[in-house]
Amino acid sequence: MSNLTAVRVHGNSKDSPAKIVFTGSKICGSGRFSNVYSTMMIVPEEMRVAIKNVWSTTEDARMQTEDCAEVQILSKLYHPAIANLLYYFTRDGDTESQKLHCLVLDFMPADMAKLRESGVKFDVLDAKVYSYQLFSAIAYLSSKNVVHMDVKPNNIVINHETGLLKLADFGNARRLDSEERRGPSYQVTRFYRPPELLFGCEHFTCAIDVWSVACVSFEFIANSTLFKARSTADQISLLIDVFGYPSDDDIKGMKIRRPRVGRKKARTIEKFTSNILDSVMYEMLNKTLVYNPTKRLSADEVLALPFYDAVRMRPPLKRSNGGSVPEIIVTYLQKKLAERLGNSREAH
Ligand SMILES: Nc1ncnc2c1ncn2[C@@H]1O[C@H](COP(=O)(O)OP(=O)(O)OP(=O)(O)O)[C@@H](O)[C@H]1O
Repeated sequence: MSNLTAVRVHGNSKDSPAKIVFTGSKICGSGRFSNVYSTMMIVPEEMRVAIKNVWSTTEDARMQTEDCAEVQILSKLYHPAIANLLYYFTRDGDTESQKLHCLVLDFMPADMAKLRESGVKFDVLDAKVYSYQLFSAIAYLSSKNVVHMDVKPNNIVINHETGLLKLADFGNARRLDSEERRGPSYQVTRFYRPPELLFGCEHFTCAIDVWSVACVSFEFIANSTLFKARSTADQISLLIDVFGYPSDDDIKGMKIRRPRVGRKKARTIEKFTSNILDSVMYEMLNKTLVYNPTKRLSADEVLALPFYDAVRMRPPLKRSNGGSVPEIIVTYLQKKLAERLGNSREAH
């Protein structure tokens, strides 16, 4: 049993650090600078949580946990489709100078990559339910001017029994102070990296997450990776093969120099994927997988597409495991509707 002192996030800002007690812990994932454990928190509240232990590097050995970029970003966010930060605390690491920054997060039993590796195949309804939650997570992020920058199957945690999903790993996330911001263009794991970043754009917007979520949505539907190339150059060739050479308008919208690659006629996403999907799915992909970020649908607009009609059905449809489409989605829709009605009332 571990007995520590932690800061509660989203509580009263004057809350002083409180006693936090966990019992039993099992590693459930790891990254370059972290280990993630599943554990039972018993004080101050009883719930299963994930603890992400991020070890400090020599350069940031003196940094306080509250100043870590991931803690800074997550403490201002709260959404049902996000692995929310609940508490944080600091622990000693293996060496005297090393510290562990510990993030207590909402827990989910598996990530999408592990589910796929274990042989789980998502049916069309589940694919829509998961894709919907991902788009609602990034719609929320964009309303907060935050871009996740690394949407990929390992960073999507799921409870496949309930059909609930949460976007995790905000280690690369950024706040866009003005509408756009300079940054290195090699961010976002290659298969899910949008064209503007592949072509070297340094002024990106929240539209980059839309591209990544569209790629992951295809993966939920088709159970295979959409754009899978071995290098950045191959990834670019693949996109040119599917979408053709970008037009002058696209180049302007992506804020890039004219790419020095061979010109090709677009093969179309339908031909590239051997026409395996139905028309509403292609409509979603064709409106999100667009070179020009200013012409890509926003996450909020994607949520209104007919592709998600099945997710909006009342009473909620039954999933193949006998459970219903999660109520949380319906709640989110009602909230959105109330917001829209509120806005239109203000406008009149
Ligand atoms: N909230 C959570 N609930 C359950 N499992 C989680 C949770 N957060 C992370 N994991 C698991 O831990 C793994 C690593 O977590 P995360 O991606 O946050 O670490 P990271 O150090 O930032 O990784 P990377 O070096 O790949 O960026 C995830 O792939 C996932 O399997």
